[in-house]
Amino acid sequence: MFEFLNVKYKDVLDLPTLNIGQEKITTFIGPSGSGKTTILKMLNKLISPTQGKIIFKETDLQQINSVAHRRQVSMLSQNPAIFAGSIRDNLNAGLKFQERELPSDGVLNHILEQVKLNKSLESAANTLSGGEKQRLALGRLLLLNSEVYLLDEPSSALDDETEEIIIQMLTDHIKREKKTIVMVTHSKAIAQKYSDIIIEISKGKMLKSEVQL
Ligand SMILES: Nc1ncnc2c1ncn2[C@@H]1O[C@H](COP(=O)(O)OP(=O)(O)OP(=O)(O)O)[C@@H](O)[C@H]1O
Repeated sequence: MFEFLNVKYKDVLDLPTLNIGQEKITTFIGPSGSGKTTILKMLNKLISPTQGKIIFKETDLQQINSVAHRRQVSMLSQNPAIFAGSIRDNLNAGLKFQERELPSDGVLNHILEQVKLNKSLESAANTLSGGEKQRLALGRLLLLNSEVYLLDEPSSALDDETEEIIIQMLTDHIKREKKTIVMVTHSKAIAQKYSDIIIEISKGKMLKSEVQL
């Protein structure tokens, strides 16, 4: 789905070849500062390679309009923005931005259940805990129903039990809906349990790529 051709980003990344498969869960692991987030940002067209190119479904990403691209490929950053206002406002924010129809409360409540957020749609979002905010942001992402989800440490603010539940829910959803996930995690256990492919990055280079059976 994504193909890297001699990609460099400043002196941060140097990836001669890298392929990310459609309908797969691809996970990047590696030490802090190794370039994992930079890869996700390139996939989301927030930044572009300083050398080489990235092909997305047979088209050079440079030729694709950024806004159109982000309708197909959405990203959950490490510290997602939660806006002042209600949980409903926050869930709808991404759809509003994309000028799409807003879902019914039934749909919104179903999403809250999926991300295990037991709150009313009217509750103020800024009083949520860090982990709750992360789950709210995940709900907002799922509502976008895009083809590819880029997840930067999606469970970093969650306790182990919630982490497991959320990742399980996400991976089930992705398999059922035939989506693609590209994820960054510090947890080798999570990577091994849920990924189809694990790519190890060190100092901006690919150390190894392992297919999980
Ligand atoms: N725009 C930029 N220009 C120059 N250097 C950058 C830029 N963005 C990031 N870097 C540097 O690139 C390196 C990789 O950053 P990146 O955020 O991709 O790491 P990471 O592997 O995601 O780390 P962590 O696990 O800590 O989130 C860091 O040393 C960072 O300071």
